[in-house]
Amino acid sequence: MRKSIATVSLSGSLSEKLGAVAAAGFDGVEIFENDLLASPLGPEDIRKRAADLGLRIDLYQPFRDFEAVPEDVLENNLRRAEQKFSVMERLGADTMLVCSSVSPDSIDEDELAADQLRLLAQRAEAHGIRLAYEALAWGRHVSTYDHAWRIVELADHAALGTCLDSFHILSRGSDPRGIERIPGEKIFFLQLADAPRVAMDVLQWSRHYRCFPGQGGFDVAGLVHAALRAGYTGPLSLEVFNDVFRQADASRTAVDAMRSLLTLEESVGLASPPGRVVPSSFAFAELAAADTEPLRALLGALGFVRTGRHGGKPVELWEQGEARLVVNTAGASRREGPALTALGLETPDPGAATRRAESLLTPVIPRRRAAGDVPLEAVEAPDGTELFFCRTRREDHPSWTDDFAPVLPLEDTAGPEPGTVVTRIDHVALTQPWHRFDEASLFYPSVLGLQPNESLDLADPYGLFRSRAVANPEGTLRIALNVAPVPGERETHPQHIALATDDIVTTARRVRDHGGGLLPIPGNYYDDLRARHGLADDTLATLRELGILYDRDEYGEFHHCYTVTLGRVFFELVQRTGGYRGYGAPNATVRLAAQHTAELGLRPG
Ligand SMILES: O=C(O)c1ccc(O)c(O)c1
Ligand SMILES: [Mg+2]
Repeated sequence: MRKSIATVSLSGSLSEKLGAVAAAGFDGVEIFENDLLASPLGPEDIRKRAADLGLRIDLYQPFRDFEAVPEDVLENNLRRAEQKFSVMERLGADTMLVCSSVSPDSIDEDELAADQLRLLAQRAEAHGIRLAYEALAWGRHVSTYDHAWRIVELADHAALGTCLDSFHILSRGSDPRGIERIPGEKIFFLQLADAPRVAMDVLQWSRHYRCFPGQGGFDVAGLVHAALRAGYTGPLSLEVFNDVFRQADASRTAVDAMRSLLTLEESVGLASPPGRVVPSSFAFAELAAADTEPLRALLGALGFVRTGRHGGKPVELWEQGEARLVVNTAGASRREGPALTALGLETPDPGAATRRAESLLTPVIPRRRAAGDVPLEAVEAPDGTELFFCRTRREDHPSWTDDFAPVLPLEDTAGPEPGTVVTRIDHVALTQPWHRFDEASLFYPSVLGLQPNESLDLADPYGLFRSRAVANPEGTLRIALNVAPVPGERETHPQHIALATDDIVTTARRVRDHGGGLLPIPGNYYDDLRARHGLADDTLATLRELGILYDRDEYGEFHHCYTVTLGRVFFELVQRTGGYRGYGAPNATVRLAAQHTAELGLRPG
């Protein structure tokens, strides 16, 4: 279907918005009146710019506070409308959105609303213009789509139809199946937006927190399905009022928007991009480090053994069980210390995974590899992390590990005697730049087929941390997406790699005994834990000694502890028992505070 987006969804001038919309592949736009008013370009210039970019102006909006008013007000409202019609003729726009009145002048009388809208439709028709009447969720007398449709039906004019907006419908909890009873040709326009499920005033919710379908908690696809069943054939148009998108780069937002629509089309059976290729585990995590000594010491203490050195680059492979870490000293920042820069995702078909990512407008990373290297497919995640699609040591595919020549274990790190305690990478936590969080929470499900968890707000000593995990259905690949409280901190906020172990007490002791500092946890936490979970005294003493945190859900138990932070990364050790599904979220506040304390302790004074 045709794809459209409202200019209000993007930052910048109207001209910049049109450029971004066209570049992302949209067919049309809804021009928001404020964007036109603020533009130095006249309507004819805008019309030309849109035409040059191959964009149709699908809608002009909004016309407010028109219907169900006393005679004298009506006269003035019709005069206002005539002015809009003439602007629309100059723009070349043929559909105007009329939203339900919020004016105290309006009267709660459907007949009157229908009579006046019929009159407006007659005037519009004379200009070749159609009217799409939309119920605002906070409309004074008309606030539901079925009510707006009843009035349109009553008015019974060819130039008057309804506009459905998924936000207004789903925010009020209306049943979208009723849409199927509206004749498709009377649905003049379909606006799509998602939103996080929060309890707040609906107007504030709509004007500040809308997001693209797939980024919030609404069943937008179900609503689109109902509109299609009704016979709707117009554009799918995104209309998103969002404080973050208003500040973000318009081109980037437009691509995010297009990814949302492409995914939505797929989910309602309107398009079939290359199928999802869901990763099964982490092949590796890559750390960039200029000064490798502290990192090597920590990896040694964690039980990792250096097993390989890259043939052509200053890159080492460290392994333990199925956990693999790649340490890259090329181009790393000495000032910031080690950082997590790439993830290898074990995937059944790397080529197919790349094709899907590309079809959903994900940047594919050009191969910067030497001639003899094993080919590797990689794409860029919203936060800039490189994602490599891998087949590790399988018969059917070259393995990235073949680029590494075996080496003797380092003699200069006092690592523990070999013996696996870490079995695999349990999850990776990626701190997202604040303006990429929504994009990321759509990217991982739509491109990689990972399932999103609920979004959580966690208290940090200096703000709130938003966190949302995505995982494959088996729970063998998990990524926690966090957004740091302070925007400026995004460059420095640490990421972390969580390592799974079957015996966290032995592992933590070994780390500590080999000098790989563990994060100290305050005694108050353990006093509270005793009361909350009724753990035995000796168990509690062990947890306290090693700084191990504890959580429990309906499926099982979770023990976890943290290393100190090196540069921009730290490690977590986790032990899941009995199918525990979470990430220890109730402990996040204590962990974040402990990290702040540890950081202060390092500062002089
Ligand atoms: O917030 C508003 O006023 C507003 C205006 C036009 C729309 O289409 C809409 O959904 C909301
Ligand atoms: Mg709307």
